[in-house]
Amino acid sequence: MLEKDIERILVDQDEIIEISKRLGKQITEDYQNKKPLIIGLLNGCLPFLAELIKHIDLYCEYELMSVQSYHGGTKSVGNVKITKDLDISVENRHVIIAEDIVDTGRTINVVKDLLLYRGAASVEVVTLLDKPAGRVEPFIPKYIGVTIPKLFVVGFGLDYEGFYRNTPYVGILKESVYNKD
Ligand SMILES: O=P(O)(O)OC[C@H]1O[C@H](OP(=O)(O)OP(=O)(O)O)[C@H](O)[C@@H]1O
Ligand SMILES: Nc1nc2[nH]cnc2c(=O)[nH]1
Repeated sequence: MLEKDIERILVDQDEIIEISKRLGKQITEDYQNKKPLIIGLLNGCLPFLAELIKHIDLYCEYELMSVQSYHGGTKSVGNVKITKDLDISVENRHVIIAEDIVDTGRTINVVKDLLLYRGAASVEVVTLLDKPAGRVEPFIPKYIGVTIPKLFVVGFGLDYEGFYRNTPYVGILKESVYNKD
């Protein structure tokens, strides 16, 4: 049903699983003898976080934070607000922030700075999608699933007006979807 609104699939379900395996293996190797704390940024991170952690073979924990950037429809336009904070301390923890997408870089910069300020021993970022052409602030995630062009994408956690987060792939919407009331 939802697929009728999709113009093109950019990353399909099998690719997402392969990406998650690769990133999970890399994280497992890089964090040997550490017990990283993975922090997922709601709401978009959930499908990716759920897939990724299956492939991390370490004593690790995960926690969730909710961060909202203000959007003008399909554009990220500004401020970042923490709408659900962590319940635990990050002091001396090796933190990995899990994101569905890094676009302007605003969200990730705010969260990374906050966690370092709170005393995290290290903070790295794993993102399913990286959109470097969207940056308004410099940021290079350590673990990147796929680099995508400057397009508004939906699916696998990413929404348009709250919908499409539940598709098992990442795609681009048909123009007609934006023209609906
Ligand atoms: O690099 P940026 O331009 O800051 O954009 C990236 C952020 O935008 C989206 O979150 P959003 O604020 O839309 O919240 P959501 O996860 O609930 O969809 C996405 O999940 C990232 O967290
Ligand atoms: N759904 C969605 N949210 C975003 N937030 C920042 N970039 C994007 C994007 O391309 N799609």
